[in-house]
Amino acid sequence: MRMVYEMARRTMSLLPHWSSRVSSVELNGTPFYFSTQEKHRGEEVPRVFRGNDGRCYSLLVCSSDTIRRAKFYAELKDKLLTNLPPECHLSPMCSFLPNIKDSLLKGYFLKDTSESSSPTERLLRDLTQRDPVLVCSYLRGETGGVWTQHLWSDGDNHTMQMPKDYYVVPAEAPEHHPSTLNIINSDVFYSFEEAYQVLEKCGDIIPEARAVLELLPSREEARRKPDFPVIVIEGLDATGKTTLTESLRDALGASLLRSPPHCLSPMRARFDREPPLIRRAFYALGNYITAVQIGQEGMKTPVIVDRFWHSTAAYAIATAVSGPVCNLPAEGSEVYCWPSDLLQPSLVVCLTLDPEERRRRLRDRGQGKTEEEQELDHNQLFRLKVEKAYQRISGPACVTVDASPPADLVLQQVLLLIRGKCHL
Ligand SMILES: Nc1ncnc2c1ncn2[C@@H]1O[C@H](COP(=O)(O)OP(=O)(O)O)[C@@H](O)[C@H]1O
Ligand SMILES: Nc1ccn([C@H]2C[C@H](O)[C@@H](COP(=O)(O)OP(=O)(O)O)O2)c(=O)n1
Repeated sequence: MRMVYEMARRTMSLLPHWSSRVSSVELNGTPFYFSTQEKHRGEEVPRVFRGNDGRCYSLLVCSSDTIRRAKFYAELKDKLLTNLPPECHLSPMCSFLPNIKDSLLKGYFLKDTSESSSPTERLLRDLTQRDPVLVCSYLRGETGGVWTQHLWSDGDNHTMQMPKDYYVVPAEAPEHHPSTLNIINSDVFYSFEEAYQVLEKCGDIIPEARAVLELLPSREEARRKPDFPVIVIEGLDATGKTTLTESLRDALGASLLRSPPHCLSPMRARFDREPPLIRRAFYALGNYITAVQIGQEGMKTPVIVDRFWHSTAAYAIATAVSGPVCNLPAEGSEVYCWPSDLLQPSLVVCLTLDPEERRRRLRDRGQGKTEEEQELDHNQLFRLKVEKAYQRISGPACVTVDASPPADLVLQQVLLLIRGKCHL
């Protein structure tokens, strides 16, 4: 009974906006946009539905519980790939209110060309009964090749027409790419409190979350400005951050810190396996712990920091935004703003490196890489998005330094920047 109520509540909360929603299906990396309307005459059907496509379904993950939504979306693909007949083809899909923040629902579009619809429909019906997912099926009308969308109910073995069947019509690409709509407080957190709440809600399902919460400082401590300058070194893996930060420490008699701080190392691998909402909240909170350490060390000496909030925000944004670099939120977007309750460094230097030289250094170093760094290596687009996001972050903007010269020359150049900006 509770489940039926929950389904009804989820569905009803969508209905006022259902007909204003636009869906995007990504086929071979290219999005096709479509919406639905009650009346339709003579309009073309979108290409996604053309030809002998088989039976089509959409699955959208929706729950007001953000942790459940994030966890289930991460599980859904495996669940579908494991249980669907091999003739089923899955494509990433989303539904959104154009240019409206926080309106994105993510899921999959499913084409089934198997002979019998029964196994697939049985699985989808089970999902609607147990999991936070809305299923629609698409049917071709008898005349004119017009497609209708049917929103399923659960439990009654029928496709339910709720509130009516909708016709599928092509839609314009929105001004803001849908993957940018939910970044705030799902991928990037702009206050201690927002990130804290995510980990607090995870305490029951992830024991490591409780361990992180116990290490956290008070809100005020993370903003305290120290007497000495604070210099953050940023850049992709293998651009020379470790080499440079150690040389700067020696040259300036500075303290060297990093984010995430060492005390979070035992929990990091666990959070790297979690969906973005939880993973990014972990890294966000790491910055606040580092900020307190900066506040303490910075009363005695200058402080050099290996990665800080620029890394947290840039990697999160680049992962969240699908497609080409132009899909990133434009320069000046609030997405790039520095959290108001986090200490601002005196200078942020971002090391850049030609991709070929970076690959050479990674090879020479011969170390294992995180999955994300392997992805960076393979995925030029992702690397470009991280670098672009680095440049757009405001608060303390980052000064880009070419890291291809020998290490001692890079050191000299950064020392010049520090002396110019921080009067050391
Ligand atoms: N300026 C440089 N020129 C040539 N090699 C460098 C330079 N800086 C660092 N390296 C080498 O490149 C590799 C990656 O450097 P590292 O400092 O570990 O990068 P990061 O900390 O950014 O991952 C190391 O093997 C290091 O010795
Ligand atoms: N302050 C930080 C530091 C790292 N991160 C995230 C961003 C990426 O997912 C990884 C990159 O860290 P990684 O340990 O691979 O980088 P280095 O080896 O230190 O160059 O960690 C973060 O979100 N916030």
